[in-house]
Order: sequence, then structure tokens, then C-alpha cells
Amino acid sequence: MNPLIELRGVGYQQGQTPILTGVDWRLMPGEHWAVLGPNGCGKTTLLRVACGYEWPTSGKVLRGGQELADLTALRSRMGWVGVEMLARVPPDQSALQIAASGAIGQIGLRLIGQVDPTSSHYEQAEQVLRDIGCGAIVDSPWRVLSQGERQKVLVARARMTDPWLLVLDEPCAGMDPGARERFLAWLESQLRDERSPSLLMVTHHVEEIMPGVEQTLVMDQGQIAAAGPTAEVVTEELLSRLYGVRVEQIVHSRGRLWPVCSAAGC
Ligand SMILES: Nc1ncnc2c1ncn2[C@@H]1O[C@H](COP(=O)(O)OP(=O)(O)OP(=O)(O)O)[C@@H](O)[C@H]1O
Repeated sequence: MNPLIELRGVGYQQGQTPILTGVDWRLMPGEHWAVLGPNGCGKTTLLRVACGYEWPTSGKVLRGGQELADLTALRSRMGWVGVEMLARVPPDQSALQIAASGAIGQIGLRLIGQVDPTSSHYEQAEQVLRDIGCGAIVDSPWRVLSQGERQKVLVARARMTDPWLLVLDEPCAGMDPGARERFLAWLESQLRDERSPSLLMVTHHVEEIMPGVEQTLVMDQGQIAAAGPTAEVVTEELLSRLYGVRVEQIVHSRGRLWPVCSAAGC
């Protein structure tokens, strides 16, 4: 079985500045990964290179075992939900319209006739929204949706092209603790659905790594600091070093990891 994504010795520079260096990593079909690391360590750049939005300046990126090629077709197999998208959604459009816009590669609809989604796109969008538990908000405009509902609608939008991989870049940013827990419980239930694509989720918070996300990639200064099963990779020593705080203990509870920092450190 070929990896969905394989990075071999990947480097990425902006001008003379190295942003990624010597990254070797693979994501196999059916795996779900979290990506951790301090601000500016290269997490988003890594995802952009992996998904074909940026070309590496050295090394190779293979998708499905091949060094592609047709990036348009490829991008439709990589559903992307990032914080930067939130501000680009037209506030008066409904969850249904926003989800349907994924079929035509837009974020929300421009409604200019010739490139609008078809009636079958709308039917599909409604089905996807219902499948992920958002049947009640199909007609609700974006502006009234909660943070959690907005993330789910963008997930529905990303799933319109039946992707192999769903990338969530800091999906819980801006959620209060209740909204975050409800969203994470929903995400966990999605991972249990065998139709769910592989998940690659960036987070700053270890406790957001749900039990179904069994693998974690840790980035530090453009390099991989650790990668593998979450409970093995995420240690007190590693977190203390990465974030410059003293992590005294990681409490394991219901399959999740909760770091306890010293008062001075936090
Ligand atoms: N287009 C660009 N031009 C110049 N520098 C860039 C560019 N894109 C990213 N960088 C730099 O690369 C580094 C990594 O950025 P990246 O957004 O990948 O980090 P990150 O780990 O996702 O950060 P955060 O957790 O804050 O979102 C940062 O220092 C950033 O300033």
C-alpha cells in the first residue's frame, strides 16, 4: 500500500530563509495525525507543501506513491479547512450554499451564473451536511452560526470532492471550552465513520488530540522533532523543550493527554 503522502528530504526556503529542512514523513491510508509545534515552526508550510499549494525547494513529495503532476485533480482530494478561510465566507450565504461551493472550488458562492453549483451539487451538499449531523442548520446563514457549526460547515464543504485527506488547521481556535469539547466529540465520532477521510490536524493544545488521532508529528524550527504514536511521542520533556515551560506531568484521561505546567512556566 502506498502512503497517501510521503515527504522525502523535503526542504522549503523563502529567499535565503529556510522554513523546512530535511523533512521525512509519511501518512498511510486510514491514519489520522495531529501536528504540534510552537508558533512559526513551519506547521502550516508543511501542510501546504504536502497538499501541493507550495513546491518544495529540495526533496520530493509523493502522493499515492507518485510525484505529481496534475495539482488541480490532486487538490480536490485534499480537503482543507484553515482559520484564514473564515473571513472569506460571505456572511449571508447559507450552510447549504457554502457546502455546495466546495464542489466548484470556491469558498462561498459568487452567484454569477455560469459557474454556480448544479442542482445535484446542492443535493449532495445537503446529504453531506446531514451525514455529519448538520441537518438542522442547512438553511442557516453563516453569520448566525457558532464557531463549532462554522467549522463543521467548512468540513462539509471540504468533503464535497470526496477527499482522501482532510486537513484541519487549528480548528478549535476561538472556541470556548464547551464549544471546543462538543466540536472534538463530534470530530471523534466522524473518525469512527469508515467513510471518513484521513485527518491531519494542526493544534497548539495537546488535549485536543482525540483518541482516534493515534499519530502525532511534532515540528520544531522547520524540522521534525518527533513522529509516531501520540502517547509515545508527546512527553513532558519534549513539551517543556518545545514551549519553554516546565511541564511537570502529562495526565492521561479517557485516551487524551493533559499537560500540567508549573505555575512559573504557565
Ligand atoms: N510566504 C512567506 N514569506 C516569508 N516567510 C514566510 C512565508 N510563509 C511562512 N513564512 C515564515 O515561515 C515560518 C513558518 O511559518 P508557518 O506559518 O508555517 O508556521 P506555523 O508553525 O504554522 O505557525 P503558527 O503556529 O503561528 O501558525 C514563520 O517564521 C513564517 O514567518
